[in-house]
Amino acid sequence: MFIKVCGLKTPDDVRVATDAGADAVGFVHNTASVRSIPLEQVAALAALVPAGVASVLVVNDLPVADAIDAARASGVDVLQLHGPGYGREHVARAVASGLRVWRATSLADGDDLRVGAFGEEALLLDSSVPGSGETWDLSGLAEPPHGHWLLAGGLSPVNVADAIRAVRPWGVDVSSGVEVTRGTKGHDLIRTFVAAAREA
Ligand SMILES: O=C(O)c1ccccc1N[C@@H]1O[C@H](COP(=O)(O)O)[C@@H](O)[C@H]1O
Repeated sequence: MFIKVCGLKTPDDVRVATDAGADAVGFVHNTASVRSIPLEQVAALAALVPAGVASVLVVNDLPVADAIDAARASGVDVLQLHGPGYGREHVARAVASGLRVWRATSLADGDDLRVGAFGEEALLLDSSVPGSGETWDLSGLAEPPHGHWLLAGGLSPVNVADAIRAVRPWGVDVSSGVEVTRGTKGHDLIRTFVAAAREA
């Protein structure tokens, strides 16, 4: 199981998540989110990520040219694109720039759920309000995608194992569910989440 912990803001967050065994860590930039951090901070944190763990820049409807520039400038491994503003041509443009790109969508968006449909490396299936901690009805997923897709949306140490068993994703992604207060990661929660996802 591939595990991503998102919305990290401090060097300790990065150390705890990677020591716990996360396969990817995410940094939110240029959104209204409480987790949004400046690009310089993303770059400093991305530099702390050990080899073998993917650093991911998460943006929400930032113009795609700016998103590409931000990913390059911060030195992350992956660009994660959220928001209805990113259609096929935007994703394709980011991919053509040479970046590794993950496309985020939700069932409510009615998008193509085939991994790689727009050229992306992985698909992230989230609730309709990213970063909200809201769960969504997994039974609405008539046929889970195939290949590299991550389940997100309201996952937590308590529900992640059941969610994995329900739809058998390639990976899981968490943010709100490992926070002690909104926007502040709980380090024991991160450890517990990673262990629960690994064991599922
Ligand atoms: O975390 C945010 O604040 C955020 C803001 C804008 C776009 C995406 C965001 N986070 C992504 O949301 C999902 C799941 O979050 P949660 O666990 O439900 O809080 C995850 O993919 C984050 O990468």
